[in-house]
Amino acid sequence: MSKIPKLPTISKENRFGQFHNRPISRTIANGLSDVDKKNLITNHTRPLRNGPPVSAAAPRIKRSATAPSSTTIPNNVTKVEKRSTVAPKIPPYDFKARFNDLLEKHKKMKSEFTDLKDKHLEVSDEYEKIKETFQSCSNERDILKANLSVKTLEYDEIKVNFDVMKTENEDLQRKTKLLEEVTFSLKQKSFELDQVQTDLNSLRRRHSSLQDEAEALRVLTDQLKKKCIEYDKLKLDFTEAQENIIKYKTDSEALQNILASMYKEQRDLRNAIQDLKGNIRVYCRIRPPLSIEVTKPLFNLNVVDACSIEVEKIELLNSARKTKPQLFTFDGIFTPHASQEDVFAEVSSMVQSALDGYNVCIFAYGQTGSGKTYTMEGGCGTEQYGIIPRAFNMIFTCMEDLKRMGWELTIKASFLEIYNEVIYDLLNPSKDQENHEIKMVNSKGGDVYVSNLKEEEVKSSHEFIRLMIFAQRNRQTAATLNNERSSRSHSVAQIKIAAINEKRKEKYTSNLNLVDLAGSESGKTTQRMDETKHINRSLSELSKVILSLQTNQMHIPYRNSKLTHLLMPSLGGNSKTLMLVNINQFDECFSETLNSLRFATKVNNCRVVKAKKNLCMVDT
Ligand SMILES: Nc1ncnc2c1ncn2[C@@H]1O[C@H](COP(=O)(O)OP(=O)(O)OP(=O)(O)O)[C@@H](O)[C@H]1O
Repeated sequence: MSKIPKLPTISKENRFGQFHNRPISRTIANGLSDVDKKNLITNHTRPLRNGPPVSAAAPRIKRSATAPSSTTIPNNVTKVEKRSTVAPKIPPYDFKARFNDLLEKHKKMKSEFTDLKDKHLEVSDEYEKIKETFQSCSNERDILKANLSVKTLEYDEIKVNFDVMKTENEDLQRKTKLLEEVTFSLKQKSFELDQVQTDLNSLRRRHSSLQDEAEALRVLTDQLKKKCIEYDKLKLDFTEAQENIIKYKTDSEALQNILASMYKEQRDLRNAIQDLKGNIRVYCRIRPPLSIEVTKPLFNLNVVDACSIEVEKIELLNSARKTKPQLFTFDGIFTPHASQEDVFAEVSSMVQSALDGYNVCIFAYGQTGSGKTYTMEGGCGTEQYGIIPRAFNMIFTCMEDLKRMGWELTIKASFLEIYNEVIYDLLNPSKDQENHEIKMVNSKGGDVYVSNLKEEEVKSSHEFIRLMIFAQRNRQTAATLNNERSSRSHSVAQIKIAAINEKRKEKYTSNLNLVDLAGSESGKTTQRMDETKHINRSLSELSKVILSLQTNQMHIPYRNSKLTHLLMPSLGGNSKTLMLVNINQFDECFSETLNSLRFATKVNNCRVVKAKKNLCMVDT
């Protein structure tokens, strides 16, 4: 759009004033008209009558000067007017002066007119210019007008468009609002959907776990159904079994009575056989040479039969071979090949006697290293178990059978050692032991006990083995402190059996003494005289007791040694004794072997009176 030049602001009156001024200027330029001249004269003459002419002339000039305020009047005109106001007063009669003055004024007015004419020209030029400008402005205005109409049209179009767009915008705004509402509601729905999805997932999981549970329940139900069928079957069986049990119970009671009487008969028969065999029985066990002893020379040992051996040492006398075989007969011979089981098979009847209520003593006799400890305690492993652990196993096995027949058994065990006629408790590991004395259980005599001796109740063979190992260790510790003590002491394992049958109102007690005697070497062959003296004394006292029993002496010297005193209840009338004489076959041991065999023969020849069972009635 072309810029319209700013026109000078000319008021209407001014412009018209200028146009009106023009004829005045021309009049002035052409000199004063007659009328003017007349007016001028009139005016100048009037003050002559009514007042000074100056004051009359002045307002006229002033009137022309006080034309409309917006009319542009040249400055010099005002100056002239000012000067005229201060002009000296001319007397009315001085026409010449007045004429001159008028001339002067005319001159001035003429020059003013000329100025005004110039000004008019200037203004005319300016007017022309303005006119031109006006024209160009008009043109421009026309163009602008045309543009304006175009723009107006455009504007109208735009306005229409704007209205359309406004409507559209409003529509859009409405739609946007609607859309926002929809979006918000969609977001809410989406959130709800997420929640629903989460719920659905958890429900799915729950559903699958429920399905699993249902499956498991189904399986369980199937199983339950099967079990119900089985249960019904079992119930029938149970009723049948209950009826059978009642029947069997009656039968069992009858059978138990038969069994008890049979057991009694069997026991009596067993004891009758034992009585026939003798209440003191002697067996001989020949120890096999160990792998390190195979080169050692052996004397002749001939096993004649199951109960007899012949021993002979070949001696060369004056280059002549002199032999003197000696025969020994016992209740049985265990050759070097006999196992621990073979030995116990013979010994077990004695253990059975202890279970039947008899006092029993089993002891191993023989020189050092002949196999006494091996026979009584045994080696490692169940196969190597000796008489003591096997006896205990048997007791616990039989306990079950006895239980079935109404017998309740209490088993107590103690382990002791007699060294140099002093008793040591092998279940007490302390070195400073209390004094142990052998005392009578009651005034009636018969049974004895050792004071301050630890006695453990044993409930299983396993417990007994643990105790036995503990005792063995204590014996070994003592042996380490006192060189070879174990060989020079008697070791006794005491088992006390107390049985009660509440039903039959019967009870009994019995002692089973299992003794590993000290080595029986004679004084000639040992350096340790003190020990040997004690051993030999106790062994000879044992021999004396057995001989006294053999000859039915009134007085049996039990109290002469700790060993015989301790074994008193197990040696003699009311008891059964089994002796195992252990021998070596080595040439160097021949004389000691002969001694052992002779002692064993002495014992074997001893036949004591019939043993008596410790049975009595329970006090009601
Ligand atoms: N029947 C046997 N079979 C195999 N080895 C045996 C037999 N008897 C004994 N022995 C072994 O011979 C050795 C000596 O036996 P053991 O210690 O039992 O003799 P002991 O008479 O008890 O001696 P001590 O009087 O010194 O105690 C041991 O090593 C033992 O294992």
